[in-house]
Amino acid sequence: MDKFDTIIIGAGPAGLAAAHNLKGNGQNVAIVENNLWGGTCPNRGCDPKKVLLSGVEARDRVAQLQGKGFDEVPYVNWKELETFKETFTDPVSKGSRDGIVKAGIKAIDGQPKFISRNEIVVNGQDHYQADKFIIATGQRPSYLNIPGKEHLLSSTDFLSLKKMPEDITIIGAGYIAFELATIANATGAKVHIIHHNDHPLKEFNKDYALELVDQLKNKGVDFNFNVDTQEILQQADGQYVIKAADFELTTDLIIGATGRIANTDFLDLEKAGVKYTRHGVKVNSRLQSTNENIYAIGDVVDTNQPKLTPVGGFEADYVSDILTGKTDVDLALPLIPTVVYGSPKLAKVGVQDSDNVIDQDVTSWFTYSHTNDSKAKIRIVLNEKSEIIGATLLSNNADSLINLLTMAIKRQMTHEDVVKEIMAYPTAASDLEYLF
Ligand SMILES: Cc1cc2nc3c(=O)[nH]c(=O)nc-3n(C[C@H](O)[C@H](O)[C@H](O)COP(=O)(O)OP(=O)(O)OC[C@H]3O[C@@H](n4cnc5c(N)ncnc54)[C@H](O)[C@@H]3O)c2cc1C
Ligand SMILES: NC(=O)c1ccc[n+]([C@@H]2O[C@H](COP(=O)([O-])OP(=O)(O)OC[C@H]3O[C@@H](n4cnc5c(N)ncnc54)[C@H](O)[C@@H]3O)[C@@H](O)[C@H]2O)c1
Repeated sequence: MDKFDTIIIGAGPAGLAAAHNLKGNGQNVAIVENNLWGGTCPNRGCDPKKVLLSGVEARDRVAQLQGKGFDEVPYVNWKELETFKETFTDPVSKGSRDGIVKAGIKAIDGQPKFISRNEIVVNGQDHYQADKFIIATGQRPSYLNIPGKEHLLSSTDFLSLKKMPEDITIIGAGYIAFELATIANATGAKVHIIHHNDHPLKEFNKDYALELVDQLKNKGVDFNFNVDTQEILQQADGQYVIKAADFELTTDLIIGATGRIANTDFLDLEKAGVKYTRHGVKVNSRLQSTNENIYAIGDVVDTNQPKLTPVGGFEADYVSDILTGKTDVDLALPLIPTVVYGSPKLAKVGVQDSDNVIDQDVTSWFTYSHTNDSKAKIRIVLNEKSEIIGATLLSNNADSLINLLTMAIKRQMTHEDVVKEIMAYPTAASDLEYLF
């Protein structure tokens, strides 16, 4: 039987980062993966979505300038865009696994199960022991438990659609719903969103979330709030009927985007003394599970932190430092900016409310008017010392500006500090000094 210092289960961004870190610090490391190496983000998450969105952004940019130098709104060729996307996704799994092998880390393919507190068996036959384990198995889509749930497709299915249907419905109104709706809408589909309450993107400022709803409505997306889906039926012609109280909708394809569930099952964690819920592995402030030799990182951890790629990477670095004796303090995550990659984009970071808030519609400012953007809004939250402590942004460049504001918050910058900086002009960053 092979024995290792550390075995990592799950080769997504979090697991791979931990494996490379630990190996780089002289450990004897193995990593087990039961599906595509590289995990959700580069295979069926952030990266393929961003490639598809690049087509949307290009199209929208031209659409905004119709009659201002451009005559026609370009048609997005879904098949070609998908093929372009595959040039990014296809090499990921082999490339990630090859990188592991090249680094001298043992790559194990298959389904691991714990058989004791320090031993796993993979595919029911190969036994491996380790002093420490790191669980990094991520999450998968969770589906509504309703009659007809077998007709629901996931974000993974959407990102690989061979053909964009004429009419598509997304159930849910979180990150995934808005991003996929933006892509489908720009590629010519009639898009419906069905949401069980009237608060989409609930972690965001409600006015800003509803402004994004209005922007998508203006582009033709149909929002149905306070509709609690009860049943899905398939008709003889192949179309689906979505049913709720006093509600019925016929559509070509349905995506379930009502959240994700942790991949804690299939591992026989009970045999290792690791407690978990449907939200993930229970951990202490050092990401240690109820078995002190087993840690958990990334999306599979049961915490309230946003489940995002850079968070998993940060946790991988932290646990690697713990396991190599470089730190023994509790995990302290820095500020975490998040972005909904819509058109426009919605971003937030830090504290969302105080007595001192600047909230401006900046659509008419040069930065946004020279590209004829449909809406741009900035909301900056300040503390009693006028230091920036949070922000919400809605604009086409919200993703870049939110990172700059994250640095400003970290440096406890005030308006006066911002004015003292020279930023490249004219940009969203150089606008900041005029905001206060
Ligand atoms: C559509 C979509 C878009 C997203 N967009 C963004 C974005 O723009 N920005 C962002 O920061 N985040 C985004 N995310 C979230 C991001 O993908 C995750 O936060 C990130 O991938 C988490 O990394 P991880 O390593 O914890 O888990 P994962 O990437 O999920 O990797 C876990 C790995 O473990 C493997 N595994 C699971 N069970 C087992 C098992 N029993 N045995 C062995 N291996 C197993 C899986 O196959 C997988 O390879 C998006 C997610 C989705 C679904
Ligand atoms: N840009 C990004 O960073 C990005 C993009 C996509 C996904 N992600 C990650 O993936 C996670 C999962 O995304 P998600 O959109 O599936 O989850 P989410 O938690 O963001 O949204 C789920 C939505 O489904 C709704 N919902 C729940 N039950 C419902 C029902 N019965 N009917 C209708 N709606 C219902 C919820 O109210 C919520 O709005 C995110 O939380 C995030 O961590 C991040």
